Amino acid sequence: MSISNALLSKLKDPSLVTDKALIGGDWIAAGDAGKTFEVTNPSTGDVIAVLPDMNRAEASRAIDAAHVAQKVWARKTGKERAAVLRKLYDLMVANADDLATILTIEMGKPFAEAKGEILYGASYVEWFGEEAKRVYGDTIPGHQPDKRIIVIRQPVGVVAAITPWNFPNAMLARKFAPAVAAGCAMISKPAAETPLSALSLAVLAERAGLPAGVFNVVTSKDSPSIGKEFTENEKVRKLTFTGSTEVGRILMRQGADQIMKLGLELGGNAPFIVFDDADIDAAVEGAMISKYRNNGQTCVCANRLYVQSGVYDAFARKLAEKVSAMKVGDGFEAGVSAGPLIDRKALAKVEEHIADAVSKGAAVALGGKPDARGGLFFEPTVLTGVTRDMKVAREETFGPVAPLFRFDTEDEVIEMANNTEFGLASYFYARDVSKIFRVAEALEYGMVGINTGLISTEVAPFGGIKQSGQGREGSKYGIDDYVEMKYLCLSI
Ligand SMILES: NC(=O)C1=CN([C@@H]2O[C@H](COP(=O)(O)OP(=O)(O)OC[C@H]3O[C@@H](n4cnc5c(N)ncnc54)[C@H](OP(=O)(O)O)[C@@H]3O)[C@@H](O)[C@H]2O)C=CC1
Ligand SMILES: O=C(O)CCCC(=O)O
Repeated sequence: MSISNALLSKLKDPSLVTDKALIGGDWIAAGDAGKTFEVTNPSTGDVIAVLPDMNRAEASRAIDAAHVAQKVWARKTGKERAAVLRKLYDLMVANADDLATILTIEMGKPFAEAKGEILYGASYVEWFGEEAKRVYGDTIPGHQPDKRIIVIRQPVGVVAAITPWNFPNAMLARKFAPAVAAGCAMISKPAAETPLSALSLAVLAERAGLPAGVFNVVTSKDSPSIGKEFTENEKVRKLTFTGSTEVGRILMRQGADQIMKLGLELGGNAPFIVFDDADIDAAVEGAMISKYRNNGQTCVCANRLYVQSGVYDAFARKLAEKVSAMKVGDGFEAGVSAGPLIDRKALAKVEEHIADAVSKGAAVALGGKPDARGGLFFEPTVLTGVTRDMKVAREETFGPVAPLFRFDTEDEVIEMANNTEFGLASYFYARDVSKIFRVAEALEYGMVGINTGLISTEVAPFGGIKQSGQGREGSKYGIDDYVEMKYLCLSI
């Protein structure tokens, strides 16, 4: 068994799931050393697949394949590249149920949410397919009478991608799509917890007509070795990574010797602020989405909820009421809104943050402990009376815990919200227009949701400042990360 029947039997098209890695158009069943690793369903602990555990030499071969393929791919017109991406988009939409099934079984999120992720990932493929035709240059008036200056934008070349387990389709799709649209080739290493979604994307890309070697997927449990090859191999011109700030820092150091171009989407510690003049019901709705999406395991999830004194008690009561209606369970069960956490370490971190807050005076308004069904399930939690000396104020919990801080003034809450090394997403609810502009401009974050808890879309630039990373994904700016600017100075 290398793909379980439990998974195969759920798929309309079982050939979408594979236990082979992809290098240079070859589907590879076994790594050089013959080593393998298991992928498990976090809801049940059952093994769902066994995959080749590849090493550094295999990553190097994938880079060689991408290097050869990229030269040819870059010579295609934007329109030709766009056609392949459009086909892939159509295939992703047509197979969304199967892709979502694969995602739910390896990652745990509820099926409806997984399907939302597939369509979200597909939207980047559609968007950047369209952008492939618009990688415009520029002309600049010459600085001397005989000079003509032209700016062209060319693909950076071979791009390496390392992606996390929390959005195993969308995080890869939004790196793959702009890279391929720009004329780059990609080698990717998905998280060992969730490699099947990446491989399914590769299956569909092949069906869409993407030439061999333009997209390669290396499966491995030894991410440090693969990361070293990705950052030290001189054929790799850019590394794009989504994951923790800690690993982002390691990759940045490793890439320093060859001045590697880096796209980094790292950790967040998102503040979610509710002012006295906010529409409280709307703020509760926004908090539900922002906090409990993907069971709190999203880098843009609200991590600290600041509520002004005048509405604190009402907000806490209404939020706890809504949260108490959430259904925890296996992502395939009807009506489930929170799946399991990804692993024991994640569950331990959630428990640690709650214990720390309670030991320093916070109260558990709801939840606060592992769910009765056991395993990796945890009760959606609301904490009140949270203060800045608690771990939840500084560290990303990455779990279903809403810690409610009380504040009195605008200046005070801005200071608390910005008092972190992170700067990815932030949210606030208010009605006063002047305050809306003041607060939006004062928040030191790459993204600000105003009277909304959901900011993610392919049409907007996703990314952070400070130690939350660099570069932007999505939007008209997203392609910039995958092209180099070259200026031609012509004497006539
Ligand atoms: N910004 C975001 O979207 C995410 C943030 N996080 C944050 O990070 C915390 C830890 O989660 P975790 O999954 O461990 O995140 P990591 O940063 O460890 O993992 C993200 C990706 O990096 C890979 N990786 C890990 N170590 C290295 C390395 N030395 N060199 C190259 N690649 C590496 C992982 O592979 P493998 O898993 O195979 O080791 C995975 O593909 C979370 O609790 C959360 O706070 C986590 C995930 C996403
Ligand atoms: O990096 C993450 O945690 C995923 C972000 C999902 C999104 O685009 O909203």
